[in-house]
Amino acid sequence: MTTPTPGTSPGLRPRQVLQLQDVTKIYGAGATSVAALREVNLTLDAGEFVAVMGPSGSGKSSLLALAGGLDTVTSGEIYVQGTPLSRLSLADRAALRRRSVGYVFQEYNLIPTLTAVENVALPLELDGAPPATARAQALEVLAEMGLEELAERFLDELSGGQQQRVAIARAVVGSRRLILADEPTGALDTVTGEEILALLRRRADAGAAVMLVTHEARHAGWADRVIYLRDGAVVSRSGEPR
Ligand SMILES: Nc1ncnc2c1ncn2[C@@H]1O[C@H](COP(=O)(O)OP(=O)(O)OP(=O)(O)O)[C@@H](O)[C@H]1O
Repeated sequence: MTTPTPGTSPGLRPRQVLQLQDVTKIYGAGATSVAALREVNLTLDAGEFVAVMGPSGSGKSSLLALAGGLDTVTSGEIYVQGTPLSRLSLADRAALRRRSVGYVFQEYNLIPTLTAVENVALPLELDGAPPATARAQALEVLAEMGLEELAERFLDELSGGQQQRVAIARAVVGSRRLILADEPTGALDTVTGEEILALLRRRADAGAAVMLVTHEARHAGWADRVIYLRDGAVVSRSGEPR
């Protein structure tokens, strides 16, 4: 048995990308406070695709926001690739997010004044990659998404489904190991929605850890495991143990 490196997850397995340890999130204080998550424990390995389901208000979006370092826990700890998020400065947390975490939101959050390839290359450039390298990597992932031909188009020249694929390309570009998707199929039609899920599945098969929030059982069918939340607690898990 090896001794864990100080500051890393105590039970870190080599393939472990995400670990939530007794995570509680309380919004507000006093009589109006809301417990969005209650002592949630969860691990996600490289190559795994987990779906998170549960009624409205059960804490799904909070779980994703915390896992992606967009918000901080009230108690407990979150480890991304062994790094405890609570011990990082704001700047280090932002850097870890850029390098390791791809986040697909319900709104695409793309920049309309940039082309598809510029949107996808942007996070790499923000992280200091030379523009030519960032562009080459962006083109590579756009090709993987079947969007090669549309790389030089501006966002408003693309359909909703194409824009969402660009958003996913931006989320997975570079060497990000954790992909977090919050209802990524939103208002897309069924066929386009299935394409998005197939893309996420392929990223998991290629070694990323993928966590998908969805209301649709059909979408959860693409996942290796399903976690159900109710009132901020994990009430059931399927597909375990691994
Ligand atoms: N910023 C916030 N301030 C206060 N309460 C919040 C905040 N964000 C979420 N909540 C509350 O936390 C609980 C969990 O919300 P969350 O958005 O995580 O649920 P959800 O399962 O994603 O819901 P939905 O499916 O409707 O998106 C809810 O009671 C919600 O009202």
